[in-house]
Amino acid sequence: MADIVVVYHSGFGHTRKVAEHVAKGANADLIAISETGDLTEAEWEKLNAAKAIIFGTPTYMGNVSWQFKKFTDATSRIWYNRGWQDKIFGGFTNSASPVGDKGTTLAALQTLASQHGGIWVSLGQLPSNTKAAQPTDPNTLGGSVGLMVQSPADASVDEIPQGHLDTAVAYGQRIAGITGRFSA
Ligand SMILES: Cc1cc2nc3c(=O)[nH]c(=O)nc-3n(C[C@H](O)[C@H](O)[C@H](O)COP(=O)(O)O)c2cc1C
Repeated sequence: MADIVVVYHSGFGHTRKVAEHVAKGANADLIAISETGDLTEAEWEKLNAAKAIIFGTPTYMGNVSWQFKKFTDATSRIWYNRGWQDKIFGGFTNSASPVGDKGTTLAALQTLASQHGGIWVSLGQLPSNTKAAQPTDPNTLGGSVGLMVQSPADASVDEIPQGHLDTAVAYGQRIAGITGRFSA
């Protein structure tokens, strides 16, 4: 079983693609929150056993999807028993607009990790924000709290900018590296 688990919701597949890239970088297992906002008992056990948990959700109406919020509230039993205390956490969101209130979503993910007494891993990448920046460059959205990805409203799952997916892989690698240092 992997030390790191990416738990995410995706309504239409775009956030799933991002989750796959974060997981590739982190060598993590993936858990998809169902369309009813639920996990299986085995999936909960996998999260409980992980050294690091990475949260992922699309931004819907300026915040996490309702399925992700249902998952969030379902962690309250674990919160009460301090089951995730001192785990490492990260998070990402994907939405249609370059801004699109993704920052509010990332703040919600960071707050969830903090409620659990976790150690939050920031994005840790400089922005590509000069006139010469290209969609293939890393972190063109200039995130810092966590990973931000833009899937333009008319973009298929296969049209997410490559730079955003490369940024996702690098964030996964960063979380894996930090998890390794804490586990040594
Ligand atoms: C109900 C709903 C609300 C949305 N709200 C936002 C929003 O607040 N900001 C934004 O930039 N995009 C918004 N979008 C666009 C989605 O974030 C975007 O299509 C995203 O890629 C969907 O990810 P998914 O395919 O994993 O569900 C919204 C889409 C839906 C369906």
